[in-house]
Parts: sequence; C-alpha cells; structure tokens
Amino acid sequence: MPLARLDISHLRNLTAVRFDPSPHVNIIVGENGSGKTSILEAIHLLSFGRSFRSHKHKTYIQYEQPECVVFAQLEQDQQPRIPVGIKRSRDGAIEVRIQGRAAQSVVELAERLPVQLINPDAFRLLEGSPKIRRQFVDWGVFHFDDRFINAWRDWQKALKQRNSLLRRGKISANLLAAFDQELIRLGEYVNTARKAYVAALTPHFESVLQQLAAGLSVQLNFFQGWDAQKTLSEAIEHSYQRDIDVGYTNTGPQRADLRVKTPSGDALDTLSRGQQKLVVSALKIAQGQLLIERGRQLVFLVDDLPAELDANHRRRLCQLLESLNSQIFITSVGPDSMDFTWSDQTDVRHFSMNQGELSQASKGLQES
Ligand SMILES: Nc1ncnc2c1ncn2[C@@H]1O[C@H](COP(=O)(O)OP(=O)(O)OP(=O)(O)O)[C@@H](O)[C@H]1O
Repeated sequence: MPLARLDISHLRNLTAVRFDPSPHVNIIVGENGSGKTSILEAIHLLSFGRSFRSHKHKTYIQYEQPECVVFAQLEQDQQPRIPVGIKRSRDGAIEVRIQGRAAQSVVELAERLPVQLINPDAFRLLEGSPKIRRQFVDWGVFHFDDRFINAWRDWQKALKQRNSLLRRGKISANLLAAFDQELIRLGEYVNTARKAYVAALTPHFESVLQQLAAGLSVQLNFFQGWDAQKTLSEAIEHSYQRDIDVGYTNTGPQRADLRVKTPSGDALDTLSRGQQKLVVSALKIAQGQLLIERGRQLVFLVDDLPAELDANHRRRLCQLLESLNSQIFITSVGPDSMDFTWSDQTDVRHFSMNQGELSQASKGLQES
C-alpha cells in the first residue's frame, strides 16, 4: 500500500515534516546532512519498528526531545485510507497505532507496509555475517507464508530453551529428547518454508540481474544449516555429544545461509563494489517482484542512488524500479545524478531538503 501522507516529528533534524508523496516516484535532493536519509529512516521505522542506521532508538530521537513520531496514511484501492503511526520514546517505550487502535506489535505494521531498502550499506548483505542473509530470506518468507512467523517464533523459543539447558550443563538425555521433538518439528517447517522461498526467488533474481548487469554470472546457493543428506533429526542426534560439550546447539536452521557465488568464488571476493551493489539491488528487487506477483504492494527506499553506480547502471536501476509500479523514494545529493527520464505516465514528485525542511520542487526547477 503506498503512503499517501507522511507526518514526521522529532526524528533527527526533522522537527516537523509533513508531505504528500507520489504513489509512484519520489526524488529527494539535498546537501549532505540536510535530512534526506532521515526521511527514509522514518518510513523504515514505520514498517520495521526500528531504524536501519542504529539499533539505539536514542540516536534518532531528536536531541532534547522525549519522543519521535511517524504517522502516515496508507492508500488502498477504492477504500478509505488507513491511518498508521509509531511513537518511540526516549525511555524505550514503543507505541504502534493502526486505524486508531493500539496494535499488538510492530509485526502488524510490517504486514501492511512491506519496505525494501537499497542503500550504500547494502554490501553488508554480502559481506556481513550469515545472520544478515537469514534475515533477508526470512523477511521474504514472512510475506510469502502466513504461518511462517508463528512457527519461526516458536522454533526460536524452543532453541533458546534447549541452549539454556545445555549451557547450565544439567540435562539428561530424556529431557533433551523431549525438547528435540518440538525443535525438530518447528525447525523442519522453518527450513522447508525457506527452501520454497529461495526456489521461488531465484528465477526472479536471475532475470533482474540480467536486466541490471547483463552477462554477470552469479548463483544463489541456500545452505540449510546442516548436511543436506541428513534429516534435521539425524543431524541433531549426530551432534548431541558436541552440543553437550560446547553448551549450545551446533546444527539446524539457525546456521542457514544464502551463499552468493560467482564462477570464481564468493561474490564478495570477486565482484567490484558497483557490481556488488547491483547484485544486492537485484536480490531486493526480486523480493519485491515476488510480493507484487502475489498481489501485494511495497515501498522501495533507495538512499544515495548515485553511490557506486555509473550513469548507465543508475538508469537501468531506475528503469527497473519504475516498471514495478511501486512507490519509490530515492535520495541524491545533486539533481545532476538523477538524469533519468521517467515515462510521462509516471507520477514523479521532486522534493528538496534543506536543513530538515522539505519542500516540493516546482516543475520548472525539476527540469532545470
Ligand atoms: N538525534 C538527533 N537530533 C537532531 N539532529 C540529529 C540527530 N541525529 C543526527 N542529527 C542530524 O540530522 C541530520 C541527519 O541528516 P541525514 O543523515 O538524514 O542527512 P542526508 O541528507 O541523508 O545526508 P548525506 O547526504 O550526507 O547522507 C544531520 O545533520 C545530523 O547531524
């Protein structure tokens, strides 16, 4: 669902920003430190309940303010708009409201407002720990399989309990076996859902990558977290003594990874920075395509589009994003690097950001 109206207050240097974005393309231009990324951060906060820049909420709440608030209206086809909002307080409290009622958790917002972020930190998807890639896969599965979130939570709970017993070293074989039954059942579910998702994602990824970087050969290999020849039950049984020795569960979906390879090895070691950005963009756009294919809409946040990309690849990325018919927010330091010609049918709104103040640029300005 596109965002129809955004109100942001006391988030970094955005004291009170209100604007009506286009349901399609929004371009925000401004100098370094003017607050462009903070707009994207506010939208991310609304979807995930957290920032993409920092896990510490105090860093993005405006100095000397007790809280920051992001409020928006979600556009729906021929239906009244849905008001949604999030408030983060300095004391750590988080309040989510949907249609005037308090939501149970931020998951309710995430379901309604899927957001994909492409930013200069996107490399972390390739160079960071497997946890980041698991989160990437799980975000997709969450929107792909309605039962995944509950199974994933219960599996995490079972895993934590097992690890806590192992850590304390007070565990009998019988007790462990009782835990393992549930852990295996849930773990198998999580793994099957992830595998089905990666299988559906792969052809989308390959096709998007060819459009973005023709000729680049990159393969996705999903590692489930244990020997593919064994069932989870066999793998856990096999590592039972090792688990007791080290005090935690060594094998299972908590070790899964999405490995990104080129014919010469890890994508991270062989691709240029620009190519890595294209691969990560292809992964994220492919996730978006899968959602759109299932009748969902999502919002793309592209922070600092020109970073690492030449004019030709910037154009291809914009072309692809435009073809998705999704709502897009793109930031850039200068209008020169946004030289892509959007189709006449595309509702493109240009905004300029100046010291935390956002204004919609006039048409004449946009063309200059
Ligand atoms: N908690 C805070 N309270 C008030 N201002 C803050 C806070 N945290 C950061 N700032 C300021 O808010 C601004 C945030 O800017 P932001 O990172 O959104 O800029 P940008 O336009 O994306 O810049 P760049 O082009 O350099 O990436 C900066 O000027 C920063 O110094």
